[in-house]
Amino acid sequence: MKTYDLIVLGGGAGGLTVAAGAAGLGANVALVEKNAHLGGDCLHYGCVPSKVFIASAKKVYEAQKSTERFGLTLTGEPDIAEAMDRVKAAIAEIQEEDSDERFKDLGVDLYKGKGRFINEHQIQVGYGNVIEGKRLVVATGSRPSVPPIDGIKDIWYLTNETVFDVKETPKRLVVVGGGPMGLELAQSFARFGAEVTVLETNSTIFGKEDEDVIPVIKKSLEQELTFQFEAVAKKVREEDGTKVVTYEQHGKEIDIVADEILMATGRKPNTDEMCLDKSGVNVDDRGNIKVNEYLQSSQAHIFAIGDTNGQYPFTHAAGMEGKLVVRNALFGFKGKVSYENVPWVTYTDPEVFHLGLTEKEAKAKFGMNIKVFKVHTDKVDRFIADRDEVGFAKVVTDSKGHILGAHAIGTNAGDWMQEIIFAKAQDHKIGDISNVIHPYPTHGEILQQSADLYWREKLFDGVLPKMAEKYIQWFR
Ligand SMILES: Cc1cc2nc3c(=O)[nH]c(=O)nc-3n(C[C@H](O)[C@H](O)[C@H](O)COP(=O)(O)OP(=O)(O)OC[C@H]3O[C@@H](n4cnc5c(N)ncnc54)[C@H](O)[C@@H]3O)c2cc1C
Ligand SMILES: NC(=O)c1ccc[n+]([C@@H]2O[C@H](COP(=O)([O-])OP(=O)(O)OC[C@H]3O[C@@H](n4cnc5c(N)ncnc54)[C@H](O)[C@@H]3O)[C@@H](O)[C@H]2O)c1
Repeated sequence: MKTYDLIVLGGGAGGLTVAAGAAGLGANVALVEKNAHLGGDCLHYGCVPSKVFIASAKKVYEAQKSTERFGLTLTGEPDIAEAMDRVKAAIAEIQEEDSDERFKDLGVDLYKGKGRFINEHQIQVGYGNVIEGKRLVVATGSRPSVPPIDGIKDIWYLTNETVFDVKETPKRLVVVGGGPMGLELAQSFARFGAEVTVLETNSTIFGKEDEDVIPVIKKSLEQELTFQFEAVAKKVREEDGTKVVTYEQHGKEIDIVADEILMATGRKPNTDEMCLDKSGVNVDDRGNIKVNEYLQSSQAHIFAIGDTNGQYPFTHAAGMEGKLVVRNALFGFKGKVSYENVPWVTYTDPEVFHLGLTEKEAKAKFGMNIKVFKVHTDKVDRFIADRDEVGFAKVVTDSKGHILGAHAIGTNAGDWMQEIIFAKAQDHKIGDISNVIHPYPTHGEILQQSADLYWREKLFDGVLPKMAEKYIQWFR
């Protein structure tokens, strides 16, 4: 039996980071992946395909909008099959970075097949090889969680694993679930010409966002999508070649007819098909592997990262956890995980950016002793030039200007808010951004203006202006 310093289960965002990092440091590493290709959900069924589809849909939408604006005529229908071909091409291109050869060249032993625990140190791959690891990392990701809706097993429906194979735009699409996946895809389908209804159990979308963000994004998406809030999908059936979804809303059962249904109702961790019980690793009631601050499971030599531990279900969080686990597993360091500076972006149009505490959370934690600096895009020249005047950036700080959170909505907000992530992670105060020279005119100036508000407040309130006035009088 081959033995390894480290066995990594799952070759996705988290697992690949660990395998590459550990092999690069000279460890003897095995990587077990059940799929034919490395890359995981993010590359094959998640971030990459969704962002390529979003980009195509945005081009279609902008073409339509600009013809309206400039009095031109656009003919023809957008071809969703073309967009999906582009999705496949982008996956193939990015796949090269995650190729088997690259990992073999790094010295990683690759095993293709489903990994299962035989005991706390040994893994069987498929029904073949058994390998042993001194330490192990579970990075097996998650899969769609479809609620027990009546009739769902008897009909064909889309999930993130099949949606990028559609060849025609469904005329009527029902999206069950108004989370990031549901909304990003719903808007893109609408831009390809589908009539889209989103059913959402909660009373709002973007419930985790800052309270100022929610009405703006809601209003924006309502221009392209129909929402049914406090609506729970209960039953589905096929009727005369169409699909009917019955949802319950305010005590009533309502039918909606669709040509396709997209289930976007969240995820469940891939922890139930690897005989975890034989490893002694504990999971919570949702199947997430329970980890401590060092990302160790109930078995100290078995670590869990990415979607399997249920903390922050994002590619960049899996990557961050992967880097930490390389150090903790290989060198026995006790590096603690921190999610304080993990941002996320929802790639609707406009995009929504989130970092740290919302204003409400900051008030709950620090009382009224916080400050808010908010600048709307219609006050920043580059946004005006681009006619992107719906949106804002908002920075929440403590009384001394330390950044507690930052939130934004606007076209490409995920890009023009990057500077604040750096500033917060490096413990800079908001005022420091004011001293950075931002080329004119750029979208990033919105953060400089937010920082300028901080200085304006400092200069015009408090003791500083009085001292300055005295100094100027003396200097005269
Ligand atoms: C539609 C959609 C869009 C998304 N967009 C974004 C986005 O824009 N930005 C973002 O940050 N996040 C996004 N995410 C989330 C992101 O995809 C996940 O958080 C990320 O992939 C988690 O990484 P991971 O390493 O935990 O799992 P994965 O990347 O899924 O990797 C897990 C790997 O383990 C393998 N595996 C499973 N079981 C076994 C087993 N028993 N043995 C061996 N191998 C196994 C799987 O085949 C897979 O390759 C999106 C998700 C979806 C569904
Ligand atoms: N931009 C990004 O980073 C991005 C984009 C897409 C997905 N993701 C990740 O992918 C994962 C999946 O996203 P998601 O949007 O599916 O999950 P989610 O859990 O965020 O949202 C699911 C939504 O479905 C609703 N829902 C559940 N059952 C329902 C029912 N029967 N009827 C009506 N509504 C119902 C829930 O209330 C919830 O709002 C998440 O972990 C997310 O972080 C990230």
